This record gives sequence, C-alpha cells and structure tokens, in this order.
Amino acid sequence: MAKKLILASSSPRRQELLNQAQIPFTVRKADTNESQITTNILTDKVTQLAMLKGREVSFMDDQEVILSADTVVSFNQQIYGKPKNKKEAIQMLASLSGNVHDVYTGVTIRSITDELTFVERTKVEFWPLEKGEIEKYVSSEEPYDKAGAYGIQSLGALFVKQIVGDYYNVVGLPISRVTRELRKFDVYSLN
Ligand SMILES: Cc1cn([C@H]2C[C@H](O)[C@@H](COP(=O)(O)OP(=O)(O)OP(=O)(O)O)O2)c(=O)[nH]c1=O
Repeated sequence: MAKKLILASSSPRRQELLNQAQIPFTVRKADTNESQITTNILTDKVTQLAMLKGREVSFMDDQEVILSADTVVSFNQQIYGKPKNKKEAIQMLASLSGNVHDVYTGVTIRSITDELTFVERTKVEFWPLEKGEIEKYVSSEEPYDKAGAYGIQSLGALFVKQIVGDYYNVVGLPISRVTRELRKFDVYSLN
C-alpha cells in the first residue's frame, strides 16, 4: 500500500503544486524558528532550513512520509528571503532589476527510516524595472510572503525576461523532481 504524504508547509503554492500532481497529502506544520539557521552558504542554508522544517514535524505512524522545502533568492552574494517591509521589498526589486539571479529551493523528504535532501536551482533574468512599476508592485500584498519580493506566478511574471531551469522551483517546489523522489519513498506508484 502507498505511504501517506505529509506536507510540512503552510505555503499555498506548495499545496497547489501537489494538487496539480494529483498526489493526496495532509498538511502538518511545525512552528519553525528559521533564525536559528545562521549560515550564509547558500546551499547549506536551504538544505538546513528544509531539513529543520521537516524534522520538527512528528510522525504519527510508520506509514508517513514528510515533505518540507525552503526557497530563497540569491543575487550578488546576497541571500534574499521574504522582505520584512516595503523598503526592503523596494531594495530587493531594485537590485534584481536588469540582472540575472538564482532561485534555490531545498527539499527534504523523510520517512521513519530514511531522509533525502536536494537543492534545485533556477536562473531568472529580470527586465530593467522602472521606479514606478516597483513602487506600484510593493503597494500590493504580493511581494511580502515571497522570497526576493516577487511572485513569478502572479503580477511578478511581468518582470521576467527569461528563466533557465524548472519554473515550479521558483514558485517554491520543483514538482517534477519531487514526484520522482517521492516514488522512491513509495508515496505513490505509476500503476
Ligand atoms: C521567487 C518566488 C518565491 N515564492 C514563494 C515560495 C515560498 O512559499 C516563499 C519562500 O518562503 P519559504 O520560507 O520557502 O516558505 P513559506 O514560508 O512560504 O512556507 P513554509 O515555510 O510553511 O513551507 O516564496 C513564490 O511564490 N513565487 C516566486 O516567484
């Protein structure tokens, strides 16, 4: 029998992507204090955060598989998470304007006996942005729950000139790789 998937995330995008993949799941989220991860090494940061989010959720039985993830934007040796306020959102978008940045998502999948973590990277190039369009965008609610202060799946799409890599990784979960890894955990099968 297939194992049961537990999504350790409150991100509506991650939930939508699992729905899109037609994988049944239950949300069980711990209240993770992300500030305890202090490393500035990018891949360490996203893997440690993904692992922490997953490990803070407890198993109810040995048939469960827990999925967790963390997404950050990286530009010019800096790591951008969610902007704390309007000023920070403006600064992030102004620096991404006209440049290429990377979006990294760390993903952890764990069962009671095994744990796997991987990182997926997508390159995103922004058009040069006008001051007015940044001002207008940060006055909406869109930037504030998103790494790098934009949502590629919403109005932020208009900033994007091109991407290289998995689009869904930018949205918060590289769903095709995730489903391939989930098969190894018997979460679902192809027949
Ligand atoms: C760059 C980018 C990020 N994002 C989102 C994905 C993530 O939800 C969010 C980064 O925050 P995360 O800390 O990765 O996740 P979260 O706090 O939303 O959810 P949880 O910790 O409960 O799993 O930014 C977009 O939705 N679109 C984008 O284009």
